[in-house]
Amino acid sequence: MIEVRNLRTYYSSGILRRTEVRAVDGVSLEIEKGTTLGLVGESGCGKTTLGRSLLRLIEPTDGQVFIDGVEITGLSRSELRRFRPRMQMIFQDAYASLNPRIRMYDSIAEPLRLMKRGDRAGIDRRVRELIARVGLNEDLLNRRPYELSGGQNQRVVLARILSLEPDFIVADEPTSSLDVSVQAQILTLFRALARDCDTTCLFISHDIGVIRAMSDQVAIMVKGRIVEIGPTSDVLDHPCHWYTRRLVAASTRDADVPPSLPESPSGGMPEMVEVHPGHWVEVRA
Ligand SMILES: Nc1ncnc2c1ncn2[C@@H]1O[C@H](COP(=O)(O)OP(=O)(O)OP(=O)(O)O)[C@@H](O)[C@H]1O
Repeated sequence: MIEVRNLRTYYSSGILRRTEVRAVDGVSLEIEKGTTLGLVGESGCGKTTLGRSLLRLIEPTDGQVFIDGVEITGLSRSELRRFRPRMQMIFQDAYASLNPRIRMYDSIAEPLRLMKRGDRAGIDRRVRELIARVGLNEDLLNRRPYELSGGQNQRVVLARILSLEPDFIVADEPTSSLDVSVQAQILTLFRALARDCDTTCLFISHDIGVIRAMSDQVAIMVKGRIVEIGPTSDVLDHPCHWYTRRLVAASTRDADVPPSLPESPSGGMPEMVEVHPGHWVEVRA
C-alpha cells in the first residue's frame, strides 16, 4: 500500500549553504494496508524528515513514494493539493496544529465543509459522532484550543483527521509532550481508530515502549538509513543488528547508554554498506 523506493532528502546548511546534510539517505520500505510501521531511532537520525518527505511536506531530493499505487513524488502541485486529504500528519504539539481562533466545532467541521461532505445537518451529525468517537464531551465543542488540555486538543486533532478518512497517516511523536497517563489514553485511542478505519500509519517515536505498543512492524533508523525492519517482536525481541540491540538496551534504563551495553563488534560505531537498494549491512573492522 505504501511503497518507498530509495528516498533521499538532503538539506543545505552552513555558510553559503555549502554543507550537505543527508537527513534521509536511500530509504526503501513498504507498509501493508491497514498496518502501522513504527519508526524509531536516536535524535537527529532523520525520522521527522522521512515522515515529512513521504507526504511531500518537505520535497525529497530523489527517490519515489507510492500510496495505493499513486506516485506521490510524481504529482504536480495541483494534483498534490487534491490528493492531500488522503494523507495526513499528526504532530507532537496538538495546540500548534489547531487554529487558536476557531472553536473546536469548526476545527472538526472545516475539512468536511471544504470537501463538501454533506449538507449542514449532515456535517453537524458527523462532528458530534467524531467528538464522541474520540471520547470528548459535546460541551467542549464551543471552546477554543487554549481552553482545553493538551490531551483534549490531541483528541480534537484526531477527530479532525478522522473526518477526512485518510488512507495514510504519519504520526510524529504525537504524545511526547503529554503526561504519561494521558499519553497511554491517546495512544490506545489512536491505535483503535487506525484499526477501525483500516488506515495505514507511520508512527515515529524515539521511545521503544511506545513503538512496541503501536506497531505491527518496526524500522530502525540510523543516520538517514533504515538498518533493520521487520515484525515488531522479531526486531525488538530478537534484534539482529547492533544499533537495535543498543537502542533496546538503552530504553530499559533511565540514563544515557551506560558502558555495560552491548558493544559494537568493531568496538566503536560500525560502518554500514548498502548491499542491495535499501538493504544495509554492518561492516566489521
Ligand atoms: N531545515 C534543515 N536544514 C538543515 N538541516 C536540517 C534541517 N532539518 C533537519 N536537519 C538535520 O537533518 C538531520 C535529521 O533531522 P530530523 O529532524 O529529521 O531528525 P529526527 O530523527 O526526527 O530527530 P528528533 O528525534 O530529535 O526529532 C539532523 O542532523 C538535523 O540537524
